[in-house]
Amino acid sequence: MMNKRVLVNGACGRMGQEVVKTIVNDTADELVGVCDKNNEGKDIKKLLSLPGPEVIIEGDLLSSIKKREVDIIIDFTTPAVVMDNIELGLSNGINMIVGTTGITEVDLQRIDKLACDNDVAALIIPNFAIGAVLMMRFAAEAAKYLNNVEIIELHHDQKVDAPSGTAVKTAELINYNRISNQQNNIDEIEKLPGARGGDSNGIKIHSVRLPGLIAHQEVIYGTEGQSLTIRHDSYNRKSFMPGVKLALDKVMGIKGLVYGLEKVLD
Ligand SMILES: NC(=O)C1=CN([C@@H]2O[C@H](COP(=O)(O)OP(=O)(O)OC[C@H]3O[C@@H](n4cnc5c(N)ncnc54)[C@H](OP(=O)(O)O)[C@@H]3O)[C@@H](O)[C@H]2O)C=CC1
Ligand SMILES: O=C(O)C1=N[C@H](C(=O)O)C[C@H](O)C1
Repeated sequence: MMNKRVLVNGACGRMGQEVVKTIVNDTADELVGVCDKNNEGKDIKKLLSLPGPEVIIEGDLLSSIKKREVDIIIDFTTPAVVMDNIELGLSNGINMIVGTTGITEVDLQRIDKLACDNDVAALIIPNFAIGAVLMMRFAAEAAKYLNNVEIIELHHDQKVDAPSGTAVKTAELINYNRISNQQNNIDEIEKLPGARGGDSNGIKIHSVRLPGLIAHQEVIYGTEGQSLTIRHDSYNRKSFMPGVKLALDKVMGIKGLVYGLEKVLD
C-alpha cells in the first residue's frame, strides 16, 4: 500500500504534537499538512525539532484540504469544534481518525451516515492506549458477573471536559453487558450537590482533575465481602501512540463508523 497522506488537526496541542512526532519519526506515512489555531505560518517541524522539509501550520482546515491531496485527517482539537471538523473531512471524502472527546450518541449516528455516504472511514476512538482498551474490555467482562459498580477517572487539570470520553465509553460497555442497571444503594441524600458523581444510565462517574496527573481510570465493582478494582494509568502521551499507529494501519480498509479501538484491535 502507498504511503498515506496525513493531516493533523490540533497539531500544536499536547496530543497533536505527539502525533506529529510519531508520524514523522515512526511511520512510513507522509505528514502533508498541519492545522491549529496557534502558530499559524510557522514550520511545525522546526518547532518540534523534526527532520525533513517544512510543514507550515495553517489556521483553516477547509482551505488546507483544498490545497493538497489528503487521505486521512487525525483530529485532536476540542469538544466544541470536533463535529464541524468531522463533517468537513467526511463530506470532502477524507478518512477521519478522531481522538477528540465530547461526541454524543446522536453525533455517532450522523458520523456513520456521512462516512458511508462518502465511502470513507470515521474512526472515533475515546482512548488510544492499548491498556485502557483492555481495562474497558475487562470491566465489561466483569459486568456479566457483578452488578454494583462505580467509575473514578483522574486527569490533568487542563482537561476541559468531564467526564472523560473513556469513562463514558466504559459505562456504555458495562451497561451493554450487565443484567440490571439497578444498584443496591438506598435512596440517598446528596447534601453537597455532585457528591455522588455524574450518573451514566445508573453508573456513577467521578471526575478528579489535578496537576501531575495525565490520564487514569479505576472501575470498582463491589459485592458482599469483596471488591474488584480494574485500573489503567497513562503516565505520558506516548502511551497513546501505538493505538494511533494501529488506527493509521487499519483506516484505509474501513467504510463507515468505528467507535472504539477495540473494534480494530484483534
Ligand atoms: N483518544 C485519546 O486517546 C485521547 C484523547 N484526548 C482528547 O483529545 C483532545 C485534545 O486533547 P489535548 O491535546 O490534551 O488538548 P490541547 O488543548 O492541548 O490541544 C488541542 C489543540 O487544538 C487547538 N484547536 C482548538 N480549536 C481548534 C480548531 N477549530 N482548529 C484547529 N485547532 C484547534 C487548540 O488551540 P487552543 O489551545 O488555542 O484552543 C490546541 O492547540 C481532547 O478532547 C482530549 O480529551 C487526549 C488524549 C488522548
Ligand atoms: O484529555 C485527556 O487527556 C484525555 N482524554 C481522553 C478522554 O477524555 O477519555 C482520553 C484520555 O483519558 C486522555
